[in-house]
Order: sequence, then structure tokens, then C-alpha cells
Amino acid sequence: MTRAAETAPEPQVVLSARGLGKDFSGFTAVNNVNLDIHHARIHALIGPNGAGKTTVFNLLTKFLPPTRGRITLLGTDITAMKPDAVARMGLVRSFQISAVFPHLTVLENLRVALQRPAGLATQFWRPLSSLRRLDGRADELIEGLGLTPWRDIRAADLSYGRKRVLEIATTLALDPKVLLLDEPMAGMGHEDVHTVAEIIRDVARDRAVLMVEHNLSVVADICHRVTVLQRGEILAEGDYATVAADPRVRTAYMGSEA
Ligand SMILES: Nc1ncnc2c1ncn2[C@@H]1O[C@H](COP(=O)(O)OP(=O)(O)OP(=O)(O)O)[C@@H](O)[C@H]1O
Repeated sequence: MTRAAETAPEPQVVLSARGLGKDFSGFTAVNNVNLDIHHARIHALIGPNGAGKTTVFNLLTKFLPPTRGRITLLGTDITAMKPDAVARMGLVRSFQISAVFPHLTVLENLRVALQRPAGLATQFWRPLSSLRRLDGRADELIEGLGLTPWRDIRAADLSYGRKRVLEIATTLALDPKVLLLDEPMAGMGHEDVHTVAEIIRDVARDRAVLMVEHNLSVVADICHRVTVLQRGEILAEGDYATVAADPRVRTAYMGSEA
């Protein structure tokens, strides 16, 4: 059993899908997917290439309309809602606001990100007190994510891993209830993987995280629950040890990286 899996009982379900399906011109990319994503838990969506992981992400965040099924966020049926509306309800996908501005410093990037939920960006001028409040929250995020030594460094001059941490920080500026991360470890070196994994563990203490991730040692280390997709359907679900021991999962990954 992984370190993450030892804590019980299961907290509140914040995002769920029932009978979710997507057809592309007659080709079924996702079929009959049922998912429950819990508060304060990290849930991984894994599977071989083409299994349907990105399509499920696009369905959950409403970037794609489902052909079948229902999606519920915090008790509200969001199946027919638009992406910006579900983002405002607290379902935030990393890339939606992950574009950090390279010529702005870490602090300046967070100021920009923090102005969005507050709606301050539309104001021509702002009282000094509101800017100070933003800086206070920006510094909390900077400190919480271990970015203090890089506070006044331009994003362009950060290491790849730190840039990813800054992206996560800008996402957290929206105070999401559910954070969806699409391959957060992609292209990272060993050291950065460790840093970002610890950050994700930390941010999941008071929100749900759903991540697509190919790095299975990270999944084993930080994820409480793992859903394995194959050809658009759920092949197995459980803690990492359970799914990794499942012969069907081993067969699905044969010749892949598992
Ligand atoms: N817009 C589309 N039109 C037609 N087919 C699509 C479309 N999007 C995805 N597909 C197909 O749906 C299937 C699932 O694709 P998807 O990208 O969701 O898989 P994935 O698990 O994210 O793969 P990978 O790990 O390679 O990113 C694939 O066969 C893909 O070719």
C-alpha cells in the first residue's frame, strides 16, 4: 500500500461522472465511464496511448460535449454547462491559465492571475489597498509553493520545473475546488519531478486533484486512487498496488512503460 493510500475514510465526492461517453463520427473514444473524485484526494487517470484520457479530461471540463452520460460538480449537474462557467464553479484545468508571462516576474505573474477571480482586471484604476491585498495573497502562494527565492525573477529565467510550479501557483490563484492536471511531470528531470510531486501532494490537502500522468512511480507515490482506461473504457480502479497487480492492467501495458 502506498503512503498516500493509508489515510481513510473517503471524504466528500466533489466531481462525478456517470455513463460518460464520446463518439467521434461513429468512433467511440470514451464509453460508460463512471468516476468519483473526492475532496483532498489525488486521483490518477492512466492508460496506454489512445486510451481516452485526454478525451475524458475534455469532457469533464466541458471542452467537449459528451455523447452520453452526466457530470456532476459539487452537487450540480454541469453536463450542459460551458467551460468558463464550470471554471467559475471551481473546476480548473492547469492549461486554462497555465500560460505564464515570460517577461514578468514570479510575483507579477501571480498578481495577474489573482486579478482574474477578483474581477479587478476590468477596472481602470485600483485602490492601493486592493493591490496590497493581492500582494499579500501572492506572497502566501509564493511561500506556500517554495518560490520565495525566485519571487523577483522573470519567469523566462526559471528552470523548467520552477516554471511548472509557477503555473500551478497561477492555477491556485483561482482557488479551485477540483484541479485537473494534464501530465504535470511531462519533460521534467528527476529533481523537478520530486519537487512538483510534493507540491501536488500539498495542494491536494484542501482540494481534489485529478491528473493524467505517465510517470507511474509518481502515481504510485502520491495518488490515493487510480483509474485505468483502455480503449475508452475503465479497465480497473483502486489504489496503485491493487491496479498494478491486476493481470488485465499488466496485459494492457505490455510493451508500454509499466
Ligand atoms: N477530435 C477527435 N476526432 C476523432 N478522433 C479522436 C478525436 N480526439 C481523440 N480521438 C481518438 O480518440 C481516442 C482517444 O484519444 P485520447 O487523446 O483521448 O487518448 P489518450 O489516452 O489521451 O492518449 P495519449 O496518452 O496518447 O495522449 C484515440 O483513438 C484518438 O485518435
